Amino acid sequence: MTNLAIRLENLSKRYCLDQRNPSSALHEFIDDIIRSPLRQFNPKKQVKTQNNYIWALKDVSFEVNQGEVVAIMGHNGAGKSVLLKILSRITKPTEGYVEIHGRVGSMIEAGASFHPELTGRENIYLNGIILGMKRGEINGKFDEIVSFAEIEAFLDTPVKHYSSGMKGRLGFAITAHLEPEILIIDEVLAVEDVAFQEKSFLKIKEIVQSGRTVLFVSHNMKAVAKICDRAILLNQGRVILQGKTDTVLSHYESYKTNLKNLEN
Ligand SMILES: Nc1ncnc2c1ncn2[C@@H]1O[C@H](COP(=O)(O)OP(=O)(O)OP(=O)(O)O)[C@@H](O)[C@H]1O
Repeated sequence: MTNLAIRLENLSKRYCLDQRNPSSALHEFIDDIIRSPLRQFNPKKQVKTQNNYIWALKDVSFEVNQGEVVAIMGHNGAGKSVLLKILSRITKPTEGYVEIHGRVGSMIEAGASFHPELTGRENIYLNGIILGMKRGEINGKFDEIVSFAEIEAFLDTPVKHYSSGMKGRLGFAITAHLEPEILIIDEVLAVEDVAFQEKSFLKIKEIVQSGRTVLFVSHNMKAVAKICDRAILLNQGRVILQGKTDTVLSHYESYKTNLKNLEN
């Protein structure tokens, strides 16, 4: 019996940048605006273009076993967020194969999975149901979610009136407590509030210790070293190294120094 959680084979994602081809540029734009309301497109991040296309990911292949905690690393624009979005089914790959065994919960875009007209309470149930949970299971976690998110007073207010911090806290609390089998975390989008960050990190550690599969994107090398068994390093959309966290981290440090030297 396999204990595979995720398998990617030659996964590629191409974005069209051609201003003279408004229909496909518009399609990508609408895709990102509707599905990823908080993403800000930064043209400076374009790393490799060919005929006005950019391959945000190119031929990415790797496997993650159940219970593994894997860091996805790489410089700005390496393709980390695009990879997490494909695994979270927010965007589709252009080419390649994705196999996922288990319910995926994503902490990649605060509030992306909320319905803005529904209240905090209703969104907790909505997200639980999307994750395949029964009402009774959600009831059992409900109070913990609300108190972790610190939104007691706003529980019956539509989420469209929440601040981005409140949405971030509630999104984290829901995904962390509703126990998806595979957890996808992009720490960059974590809530700015320092006290909440510390609380979230402790929760992430607890989740990791519970034996669930975690994909973790972070620029915080100490956090990566502390919680990840393995790391995958991306550069310009390609996997350039994968292996034990220590090995990849030391390679990444020297790679960053070389890059800085080139820039100076
Ligand atoms: N909707 C889009 N249209 C065009 N290009 C895009 C789009 N989304 C991402 N890209 C490009 O894909 C590449 C990978 O972007 P991605 O956001 O995955 O990088 P990242 O590794 O997460 O970077 P960071 O650490 O800065 O968040 C970048 O060059 C980016 O400009």
